[in-house]
Amino acid sequence: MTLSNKLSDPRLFRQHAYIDGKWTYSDGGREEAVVNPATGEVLGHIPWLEAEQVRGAVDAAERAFPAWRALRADERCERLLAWNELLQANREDLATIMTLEQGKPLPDARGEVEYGASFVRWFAEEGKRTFGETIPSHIPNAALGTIKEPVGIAALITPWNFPLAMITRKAAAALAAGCPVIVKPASETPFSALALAELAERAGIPAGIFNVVLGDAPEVSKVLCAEERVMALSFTGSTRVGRLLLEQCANSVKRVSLELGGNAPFIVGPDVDPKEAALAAVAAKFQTSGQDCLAADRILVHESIHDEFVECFAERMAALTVGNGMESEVDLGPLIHSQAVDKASQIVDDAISKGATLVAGDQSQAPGPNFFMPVLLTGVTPKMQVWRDECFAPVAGITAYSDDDEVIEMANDTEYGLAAYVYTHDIRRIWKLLRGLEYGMVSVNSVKMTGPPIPFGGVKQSGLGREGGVAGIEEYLETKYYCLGGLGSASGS
Ligand SMILES: NC(=O)c1ccc[n+]([C@@H]2O[C@H](COP(=O)([O-])OP(=O)(O)OC[C@H]3O[C@@H](n4cnc5c(N)ncnc54)[C@H](O)[C@@H]3O)[C@@H](O)[C@H]2O)c1
Ligand SMILES: N[C@@H](CC=O)C(=O)O
Repeated sequence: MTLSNKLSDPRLFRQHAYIDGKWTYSDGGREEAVVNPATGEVLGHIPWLEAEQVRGAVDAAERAFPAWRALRADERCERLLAWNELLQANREDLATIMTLEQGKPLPDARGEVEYGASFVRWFAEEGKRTFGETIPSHIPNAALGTIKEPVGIAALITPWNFPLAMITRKAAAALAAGCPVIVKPASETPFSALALAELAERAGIPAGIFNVVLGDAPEVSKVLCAEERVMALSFTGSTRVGRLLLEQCANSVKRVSLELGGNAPFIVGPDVDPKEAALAAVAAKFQTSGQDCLAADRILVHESIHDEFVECFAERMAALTVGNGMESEVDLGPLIHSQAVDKASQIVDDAISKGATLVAGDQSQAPGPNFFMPVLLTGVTPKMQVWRDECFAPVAGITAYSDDDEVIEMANDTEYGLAAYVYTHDIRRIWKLLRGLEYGMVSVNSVKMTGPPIPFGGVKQSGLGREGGVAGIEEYLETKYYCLGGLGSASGS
């Protein structure tokens, strides 16, 4: 059974790039297979575009830009709201595509479709609030102020772990601001991006405004980064690739936004119920099989409740079901590919060789080659890879600590600074940790922290800029200052 047969609307399954409102094949005839990570089945093929075709997407965006920016904000809002409605109406098909190409359980995929649509709704409205300022004049007979204008063509490069929401969080902000976009999705998960393009077209987003290019990632990114007509680059992915792209954008001096890796500490204070905190930590660690930038990578537990916490964590972890995300009752799908499985094994071996204790995690139970059974390690120390690297696998590492100053130092002992979790009810401890943690986002007594109204983003090597919230649209706006001189007494004050 092919992917399109599993959809109510088979036209949502596209195997071409989308440029200037046209479904486009590779001029060079190159193509790549896209594989279901749970089964190894080939789901379809995508074209590997030539550099000239990627430049063609820039040409199309350049042509379409003047008419799109000239629309009133409320007119762009209408198109975005129509896109949102189509995302919601096609939720089941979009979730099916996502589970098949990414592997996450179907209920999680449905949740991501809703999460992705929520950014479209949010930015549809935010586009109407891109206010400039009136500046009290220091120049005689003049009126001063600012106007917000779209920055121009934006290139959006996105990862495979959230194949839909990482696109809409960027694209909706850019489109609302009046910018055309060129999306380069991860090659592992292109079909969600192409379904988004199909629905954008149906929503009345004009040709050339929403483009999807596909191909060899370094080749395509080089073209987009070097292009002087591309004014902004927004990237979500690993810190390693983020650094490369930042360098590549230097020559054309682009606006660069980077949403990079995380290595979140999950801090458990001495005053909380260990069972409650353990349930929260399991939820924060294992979403998307641990392949989440917000995954609780280093679980730091006060020594007074450490043993009880470990016992509750292990019990909850044992109840997780690993399997094909299309099957019901599955909590953890596969990892994205076999290299991810190899890396997870290596991280576990490294920890054990350096003195960690393997409490649970028997890989002989894995239901297929890309699956990795959840692992619990205790006695994790900063020497270990599981502490230093962004793990991106269902491997939980627990470390005991003795006081607040020590745990702040431990939590900050990483190059990353995306998100941190704190579990405690002591208000003085909450404030101390909130201020002491070098992270862009700190969530206290809640696993859920994201959503459209919040400024999502990290400090240190977790990124530059913010997505979502009031700040998200600013990444796609320029501030134009004006001085209207010679106004005489009409200038006012
Ligand atoms: N901060 C956030 O909001 C956030 C959200 C989701 C994922 N992430 C991060 O994304 C990473 C996982 O995603 P991934 O494995 O797809 O990341 P990745 O960096 O390997 O790939 C991201 C994108 O860059 C492209 N790419 C890969 N190599 C490239 C190269 N040499 N030159 C140019 N482009 C290249 C990929 O095709 C993909 O489109 C993790 O580090 C995770 O933390 C961060
Ligand atoms: N869970 C994150 C994506 C990170 O991988 C989000 O909510 O944006």
